[in-house]
Amino acid sequence: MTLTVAIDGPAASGKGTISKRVAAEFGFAHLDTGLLYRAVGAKMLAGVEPIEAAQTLEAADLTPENLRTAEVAQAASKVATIEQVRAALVDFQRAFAARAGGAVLDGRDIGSVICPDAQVKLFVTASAEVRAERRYLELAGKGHDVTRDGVLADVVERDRRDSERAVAPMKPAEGAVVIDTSTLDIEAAVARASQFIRAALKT
Ligand SMILES: Nc1ncnc2c1ncn2[C@@H]1O[C@H](COP(=O)(O)OP(=O)(O)O)[C@@H](O)[C@H]1O
Ligand SMILES: Nc1ccn([C@@H]2O[C@H](COP(=O)(O)OP(=O)(O)O)[C@@H](O)[C@H]2O)c(=O)n1
Repeated sequence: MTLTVAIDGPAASGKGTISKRVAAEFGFAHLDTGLLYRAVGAKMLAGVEPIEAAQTLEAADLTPENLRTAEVAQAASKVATIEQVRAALVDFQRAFAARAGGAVLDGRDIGSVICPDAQVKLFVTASAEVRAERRYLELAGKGHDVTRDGVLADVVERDRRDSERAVAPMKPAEGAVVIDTSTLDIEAAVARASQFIRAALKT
C-alpha cells in the first residue's frame, strides 16, 4: 500500500529524528525536505541565483554534512520565502511521497501543501528554549563554533520567518496531530508517532 506520513514542525523540534526512526520501523522511504531548501540556500551563499538553483538542483547537491550549519539554515529560510523556489521543488517531493511501500516526508508544509491527502499528519513541536538547547548540543557536539544565545536567536528568527511568509507558511495542517516533545525523550516521541502510523495502517 502507499501510505504517506507528513511530519511538519519548527526548527529542531525532533521531526527528523522521528521521521528516520519510523521510516526504519515501518520500512518506509524518508525524505528530509529541509535539505532541499538548505541546498538551495547554500548555492545562494555561493553566488547562484536561488530560483535557478532550485530549478537545477541535483541529488549530488544534497550532502547533509556541509548543509547542517546555522548559516545555511538562515539562507534556507530566506530562499524558502520565494514562491518560484518552492514551486520548483513540488514535483520531486510529491513523486517521492507517492512511492510504493510508503514514505515519510518531514518539513514545514508537507501536510498543508505538498501532501494534503497524507494518511498520517503530525506537527512536532517543543518550546523554543528546549529546541535551541537540543540544536546547540548537536552543533557543539560536531565541533561547530556556536553559543546557546546564538542558536536560540537563529531558531526564533527562522520560526518567525517560516510562519509569517506568504507562501506555504509553517502551521499545523488541517487534521494534523500535534506532538509536543518538550518533555518527551526520543523514545517516547517516536512511540507517539508510531502509534498514529499503526492506527492508519489498520484502516
Ligand atoms: N525528544 C527529544 N529529546 C531530546 N533530544 C531530541 C529529541 N528529539 C530530537 N532530539 C535531538 O535534538 C536535535 C534536533 O533534532 P532533529 O530531529 O534534527 O530536529 P528537526 O529535524 O526537527 O530539526 C538532534 O540532536 C536530536 O538528536
Ligand atoms: N518543507 C520545508 C522544509 C524546510 N523549509 C525551510 O528550510 C529551512 C531549513 O529546514 P530544516 O528542516 O532543515 O531545518 P531544521 O528544522 O532541521 O532546523 C526552514 O527553516 C524552512 O525555511 C521549508 O520552507 N519547507
